[in-house]
Amino acid sequence: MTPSARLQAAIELLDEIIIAARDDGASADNIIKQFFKARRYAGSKDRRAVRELVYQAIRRFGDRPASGRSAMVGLLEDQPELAELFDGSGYGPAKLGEDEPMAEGGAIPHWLSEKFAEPIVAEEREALLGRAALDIRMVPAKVDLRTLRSQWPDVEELPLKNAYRLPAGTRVENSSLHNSGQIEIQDLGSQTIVAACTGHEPKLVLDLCAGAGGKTLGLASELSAKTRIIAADTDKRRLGRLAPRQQRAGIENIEPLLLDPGKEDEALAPFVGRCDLVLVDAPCSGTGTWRRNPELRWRMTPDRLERTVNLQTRLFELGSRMVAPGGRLIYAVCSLLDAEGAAQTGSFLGKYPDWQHIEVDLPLGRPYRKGKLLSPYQDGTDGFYFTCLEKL
Ligand SMILES: C[S@@+](CC[C@H](N)C(=O)[O-])C[C@H]1O[C@@H](n2cnc3c(N)ncnc32)[C@H](O)[C@@H]1O
Repeated sequence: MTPSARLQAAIELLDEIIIAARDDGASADNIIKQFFKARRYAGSKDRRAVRELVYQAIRRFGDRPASGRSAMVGLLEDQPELAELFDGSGYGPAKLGEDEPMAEGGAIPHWLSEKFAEPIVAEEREALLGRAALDIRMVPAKVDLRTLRSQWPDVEELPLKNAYRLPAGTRVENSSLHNSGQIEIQDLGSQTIVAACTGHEPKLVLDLCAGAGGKTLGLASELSAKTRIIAADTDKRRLGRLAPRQQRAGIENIEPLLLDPGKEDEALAPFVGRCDLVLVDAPCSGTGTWRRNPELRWRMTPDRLERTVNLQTRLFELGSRMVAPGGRLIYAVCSLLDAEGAAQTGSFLGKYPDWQHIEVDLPLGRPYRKGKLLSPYQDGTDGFYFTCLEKL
């Protein structure tokens, strides 16, 4: 492909990605995959170059651009050399006109900029779109640091027990250590949330939004093998991915529980008031994961955010009903928006005086309004808000 044809391909892809983001359709990665499946003539260098252009545009603009072409025209401000590729050649984009519509604005969606937690100031926001690290969790019962080092000499120790960082691009997923459950890929932030759950010795644990079990597995490897851990979620496909991971890790004390959305109470009835620990790792806007999913900025709208916040409030309360007196509730979101984090805790504690906030002692995170914040800038993690509450 010529450089102009690559640019045109990026424009067409962005058009599709913009529509999918608006309509809650396929992810950018999937759209790119499908696009090249149908264009076998594109070589690996073409694919890399087109993908790079697409992601430069996605990272550059926080607000969803009107079209792929306007996104690329907007990119000219940072990369004026791209202008000559608008050459009107056979496979290239049409020549630039006088008043070309052009995507504008910064990397943070304008409607979200007032909604961040107070400490998330300018440099913090910039770091939200930096490059994410590759973190792993070591399973100490199965492997030690010496073995990790023999496989990856550059492995870096992180300030949390069993957490390590590998150079970006390290092939972890197909490694024998990964395949045999000796390590799991998990962001340091997620590992910190798990650490926040392990201060006492619970006998019955409910992970209410377990997904594919990233944090559930972390909990199981930290807690006694006698702890009964219920991994609940409404998403059958995600929850289904837990079993093979659990098997690989040789963990037997996790029980999956599929919930019916809106009727979660039914399946959870046996656990009301009985759990020593409930983790509510709630669905959220994902503002803390923009480093990995910058396209989430094009998907979130005020309406969608409001629906998400309402669901979080409901899950916070649902989770709390499962906790036994003296038990703990950890509420977490991978978001740095107040409405999803501190404000949820504030209104919960305002409504339920039989709960109190507990400070957890952790090597990462800064205290923030009855909870803690983790951020890419300060902690080198994905962005999270979490809180630990105790039922009196
Ligand atoms: C942030 S993700 C959880 C990630 C997971 N804990 C991990 O560590 O990999 C939020 C999860 O909440 C689930 N969820 C959404 N609505 C739910 C509901 N009503 N009840 C329980 N889980 C729900 C989603 O399916 C999703 O898996």
